[in-house]
Amino acid sequence: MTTASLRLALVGAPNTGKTSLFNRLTGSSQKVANYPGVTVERKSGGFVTPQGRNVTVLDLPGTYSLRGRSPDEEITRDIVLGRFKGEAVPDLVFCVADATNLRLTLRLVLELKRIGRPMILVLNMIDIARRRGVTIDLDRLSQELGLPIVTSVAVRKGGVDDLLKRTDEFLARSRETPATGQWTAPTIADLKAAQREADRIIAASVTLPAKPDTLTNRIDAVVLHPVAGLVILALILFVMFQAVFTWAQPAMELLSDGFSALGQVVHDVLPEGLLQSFLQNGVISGVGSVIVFLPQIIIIFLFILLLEDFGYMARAAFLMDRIMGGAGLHGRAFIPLLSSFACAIPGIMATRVIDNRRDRLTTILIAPLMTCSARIPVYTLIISAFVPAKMLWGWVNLQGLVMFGLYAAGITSALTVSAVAKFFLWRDHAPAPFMLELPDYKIPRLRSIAIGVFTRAKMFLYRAGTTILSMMVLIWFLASFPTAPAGAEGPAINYSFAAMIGHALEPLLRPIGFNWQIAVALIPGMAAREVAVAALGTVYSIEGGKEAAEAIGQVLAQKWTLPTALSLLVWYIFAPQCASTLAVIRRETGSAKWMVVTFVYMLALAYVASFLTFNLAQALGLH
Ligand SMILES: Nc1nc2c(ncn2[C@@H]2O[C@H](COP(=O)(O)OP(=O)(O)OP(=O)(O)O)[C@@H](O)[C@H]2O)c(=O)[nH]1
Ligand SMILES: [Mg+2]
Repeated sequence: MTTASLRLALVGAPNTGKTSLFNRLTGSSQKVANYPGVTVERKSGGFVTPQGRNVTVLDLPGTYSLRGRSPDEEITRDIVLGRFKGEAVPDLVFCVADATNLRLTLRLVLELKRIGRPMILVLNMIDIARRRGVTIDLDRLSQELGLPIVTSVAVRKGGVDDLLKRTDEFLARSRETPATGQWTAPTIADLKAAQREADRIIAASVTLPAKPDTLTNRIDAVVLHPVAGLVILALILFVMFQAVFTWAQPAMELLSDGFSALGQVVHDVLPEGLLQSFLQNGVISGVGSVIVFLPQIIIIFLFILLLEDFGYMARAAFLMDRIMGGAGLHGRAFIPLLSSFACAIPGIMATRVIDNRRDRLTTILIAPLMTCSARIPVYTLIISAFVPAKMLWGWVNLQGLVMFGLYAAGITSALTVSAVAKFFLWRDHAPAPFMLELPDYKIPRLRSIAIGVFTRAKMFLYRAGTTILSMMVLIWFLASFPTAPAGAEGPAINYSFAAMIGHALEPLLRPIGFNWQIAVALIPGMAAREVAVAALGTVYSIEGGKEAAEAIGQVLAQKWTLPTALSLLVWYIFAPQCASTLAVIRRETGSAKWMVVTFVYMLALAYVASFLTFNLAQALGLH
């Protein structure tokens, strides 16, 4: 047994199960989904083999070749070649292949062999291959390639035991570390030759079933239909937002009542004073007002994760390609934009799969316009306060419909901005043709969905407990000090720092219908959008004094006019209210310029759109 950790790299074509294998080996829960291009950065973890060897394992972005066409593929190439800064060349490579689709991986195997690192070919998803009746002559394949081969089922408990055993045997046998061969980027002719060789090897060692599996084709005939397909996509999204409102309601009410009760207990138990106000108005009402949205977050992610694991998302990308192409977007922009529904940060990172820099930049610029989950609390709060919970035609939840509209507005404006950017910045540039492998449909795995939902819920609660809590402490402080002078009239908050800041900003925001309380909520809202909800909760509950035990929604319904509420909704579609997103844009584009461009254009859009909304609503006599 050696003490130095063995360095193992997981390499393979996209969507072959590398991350599933990584999670199985190390017990991590990195994101897994049934479409190519999920992993876009290097992740490391560790495990110990049955014989007690320490292994450091790297999960890498999938790639079809070592040419390194896009930023994610470059990472994989550099790690394998030992060129990645601060990362030693791997001692062992697991080349992970999808056993039902060996063609593309075998070509990569041939490329990898030229580098000369010790390598094991892992035939993953052997469960599906067996079920379909694909037979692989492992001895023959191993002989042809000159490599040890092990089968695995990365998503099943015990599915990698054999792999672990064989790894130990392999390591016991191979002592010397072979020198890394010289590597030159393969030409197209090299790749073609490698593909011919791969096809020859497959013909010699793989037997396909007499009756191929046609389920995927049968579903695709409907789902990819140019008209029916789009209708189905719209329907899925529509049902999702209906569910967000109708299913989440009971759980949200329960949570909301729970936090009110808790606040009341604190109020009754503690003597009146600073501590009581801090706990009740700062901590419980602030953080509680955000946590209430947990059920909605869970439902949205449940839908997204189910669709991802089923294999539908790549189809949605395919369907949207025409529409996106019209707006000057590359087809590969779809998945990054879709990830931005969760949060723009992973979305912007996922643009690494786009090889052309201009296409990638356009996608990064518009990703923050997609409705991220941090907007859900803000939208829901305002919708619940101002849109009646009515059913239209007996079956459409009006609040869900408005939410759907807000998402649609985000998407439409993203497409418009992209079209405008293309027109002004790079008119001469046509996006490259879009190629995306459509994965076979898979029954979603309950375990991985559960882990996915749990991870998201944990992240949401973690944010509530850290960023949001600390912002709430700050806001409570600003709203409570300085205290009102003796004999002062009106609520004490009017004399606080918060009121001073709010009043200073008010003239700027009055034209778009915002009062000083909203101004106070917007600035800390830069730390995380949900903070705005919590901040409004705290500001109004401090202002309201003892009797402000009412839910924040009811308070808003009394204090704001409808034009103000609409204007704030519109503001949140566009405003660059997230400092972390701006930081990631800077990191991924490598310059502050694009960060500033994003901030300025979003702010301008937000202001103009809110101004128009507010004034139009007033002109229409809404109140
Ligand atoms: N049935 C079955 N499904 C698997 C197996 N391994 C992975 N999957 C599924 O295959 C899909 C892709 O898995 P990932 O682990 O995300 O693949 P990846 O190679 O990391 O993909 P990229 O990061 O995009 O390159 C997921 O839906 C997994 O649940 C397996 O052995 N059997
Ligand atoms: Mg992966």
